[in-house]
Amino acid sequence: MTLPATSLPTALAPEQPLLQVRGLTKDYGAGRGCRDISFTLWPGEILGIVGESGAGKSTLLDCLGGFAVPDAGRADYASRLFGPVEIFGLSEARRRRLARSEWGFVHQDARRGLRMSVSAGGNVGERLMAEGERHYGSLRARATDWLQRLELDADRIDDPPSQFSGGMRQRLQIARNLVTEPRLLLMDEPTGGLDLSVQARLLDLLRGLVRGLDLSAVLVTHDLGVVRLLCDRVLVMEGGRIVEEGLTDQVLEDPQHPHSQRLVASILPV
Ligand SMILES: Nc1ncnc2c1ncn2[C@@H]1O[C@H](COP(=O)(O)OP(=O)(O)OP(=O)(O)O)[C@@H](O)[C@H]1O
Repeated sequence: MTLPATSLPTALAPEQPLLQVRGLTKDYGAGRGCRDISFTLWPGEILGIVGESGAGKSTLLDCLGGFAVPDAGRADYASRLFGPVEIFGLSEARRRRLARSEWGFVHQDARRGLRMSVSAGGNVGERLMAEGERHYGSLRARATDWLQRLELDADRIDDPPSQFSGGMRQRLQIARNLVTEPRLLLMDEPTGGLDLSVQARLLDLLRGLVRGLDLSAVLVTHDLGVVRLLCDRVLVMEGGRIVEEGLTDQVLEDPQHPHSQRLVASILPV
């Protein structure tokens, strides 16, 4: 049953978690996947997940995004539409509804998050249409607005993303995700594979947008520079488990676990 709009809770109190993950495990055998992951995400917070290749970062994010089914654990989410829900136990219909309205998922490879043969405007407008918007003028105006917010030329609104550069595709994927003003954004290496100058501009844009929209995000990356720029808190993973967690400055300045120390020493200049 869908709650009537008037009874929908709109904002969360800052002390009320947006997402609480407990004991999340995805076992691919031979020690691969992720194990016993627990963390809390607070409203307005950007949480970074870092670790070397194979640490289990994407597995964790894929479970939260509905791309992989966990073997154990739960994730309690404070939904705007449905109130408190446990996301792994949701019906497919409710999960889809949340995925296109309250959640966003930004893939490293923008082609996974876009429809490559549909126009840029169509890619952005699609989520609005799925939410019931039918007015062509309004769809086009909102798509134009979001293209511009992501510094994409509004004149390219009718071009398909197959004609865009990598950086433009990534910005389009972000526009598509943000147009419904989601509450929770999951991002897997959003700047991976882009030129350094393109990365820097995209990170600046992302920082402004995430803060401006007051959404919460879980961001997977192996790049501690990205974490330093964007994340309030960070979890360090090794071998599928969390080995350290703390405020970003704390973990980057004074890492406690040997794995975090190696990671920081290998990436950041002293
Ligand atoms: N679908 C799958 N089937 C089998 N094993 C998998 C699958 N997906 C991931 N794994 C394994 O689980 C482990 C964690 O992989 P995952 O992709 O989550 O790591 P990661 O930290 O995101 O690494 P990277 O930074 O390289 O993407 C790896 O050993 C990987 O080979």
